[in-house]
Amino acid sequence: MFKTLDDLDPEQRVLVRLDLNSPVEDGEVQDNRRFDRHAETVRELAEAGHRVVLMAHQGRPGDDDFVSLEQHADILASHIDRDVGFVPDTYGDAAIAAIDALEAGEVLLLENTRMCDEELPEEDPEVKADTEFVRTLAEHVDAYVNDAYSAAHRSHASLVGFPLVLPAYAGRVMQTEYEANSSIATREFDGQVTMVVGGTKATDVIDVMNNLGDKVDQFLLGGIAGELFLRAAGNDVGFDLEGMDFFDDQWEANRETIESLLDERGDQIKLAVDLAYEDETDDRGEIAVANITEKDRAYLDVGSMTVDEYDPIIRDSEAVFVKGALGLFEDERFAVGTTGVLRAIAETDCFSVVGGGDTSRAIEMYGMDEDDFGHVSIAGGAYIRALTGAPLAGVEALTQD
Ligand SMILES: Nc1ncnc2c1ncn2[C@@H]1O[C@H](COP(=O)(O)OP(=O)(O)O)[C@@H](O)[C@H]1O
Ligand SMILES: O=C(OP(=O)(O)O)[C@H](O)COP(=O)(O)O
Repeated sequence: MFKTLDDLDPEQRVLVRLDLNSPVEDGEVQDNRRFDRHAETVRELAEAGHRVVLMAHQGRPGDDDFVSLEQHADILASHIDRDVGFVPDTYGDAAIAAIDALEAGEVLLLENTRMCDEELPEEDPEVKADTEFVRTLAEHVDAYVNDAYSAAHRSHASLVGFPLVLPAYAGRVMQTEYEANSSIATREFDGQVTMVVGGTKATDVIDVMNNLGDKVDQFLLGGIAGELFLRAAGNDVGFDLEGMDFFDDQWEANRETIESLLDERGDQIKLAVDLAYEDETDDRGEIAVANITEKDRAYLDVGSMTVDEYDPIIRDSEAVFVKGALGLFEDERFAVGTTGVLRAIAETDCFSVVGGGDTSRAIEMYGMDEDDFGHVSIAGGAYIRALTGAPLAGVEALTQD
């Protein structure tokens, strides 16, 4: 496996890749859990007396959230209780001068890696390692640390190039995320393993079932994906109504796969028995799936009877993994399913991993304590790749000799 900070020689000049990619509202970068998590790695390195050079990206070129990292430096500083210098340059003379001037324990953040032309195109690590960006920075540091698990599915220069030319280590976030998110595939659990799957994308759910079907005892379904499974089981739900494009395209593309999964793994797959909708007075209404006879309404959550069915399954589990929300939890009326399963997990001492950029946000939004969960991932795309057995270029680059 990869080397960690425990293996790092003392007094190094360390180049560290973080993932500080954050929501930006009206030009203001929003503080979020990524800062809090990466602070642990940065603090540990600075306190150990290393010279710490940080790299990260923000947004994609052309998008509104493609902004400088200047604000990120201040937010990170507030999480580590020490200054974080910032230089508006990725690897030019100003960046090199700032790196060379660092004293032991000092922290410097370089400009958004995606402002460097060589960062972005997805290319092989060998190609990335041979860019001017990587070669130049590598000459001015002793070691490379990748802490950006949530960006590790990208084969970008700052993620896959440096491990080929510098001694490379996993930061604390990389280490924790990798271990927890891979555990469903790699660990043996004594008791029942349950996976809560929902969200908007049927292919995520299908890929997870195909990859982990032999490891998971029960899949508890909800969300848009769950409705498509209900449709495959012969119910009048999971259809696009006027102005919607959630369902029909996904249905065309995945119908056969969903039907055969229900055939082959029906015993493992639990579907909602009731669903929630917005009634005439804008309140939450619920209806049993068996009583739905018309395709006339949008369903925005699983119902309370479904939560009552899922709850004891979770409480009887040795390990529970969550991918995707069971409803439109951002609207409090339709958070019953998602918060119901999360509360059941929090109240038991099972091993648990909650992931998916959106789903894990529900924990904070509804005042639950992250410490009641085994691991709450800060990754979206990388988490689903871990669950579906897809490689992570950044992890592979870190693990090669
Ligand atoms: N029935 C539903 N109708 C509309 N949106 C839903 C429904 N169920 C779940 N969602 C939405 O799915 C989103 C999460 O989907 P997804 O991106 O697949 O998961 P994640 O972000 O957790 O990886 C949530 O923001 C939630 O609002
Ligand atoms: O936020 C990220 O991924 P996520 O949206 O899957 O959580 C990463 O920073 C990767 O960003 P990208 O999808 O622009 O490459």
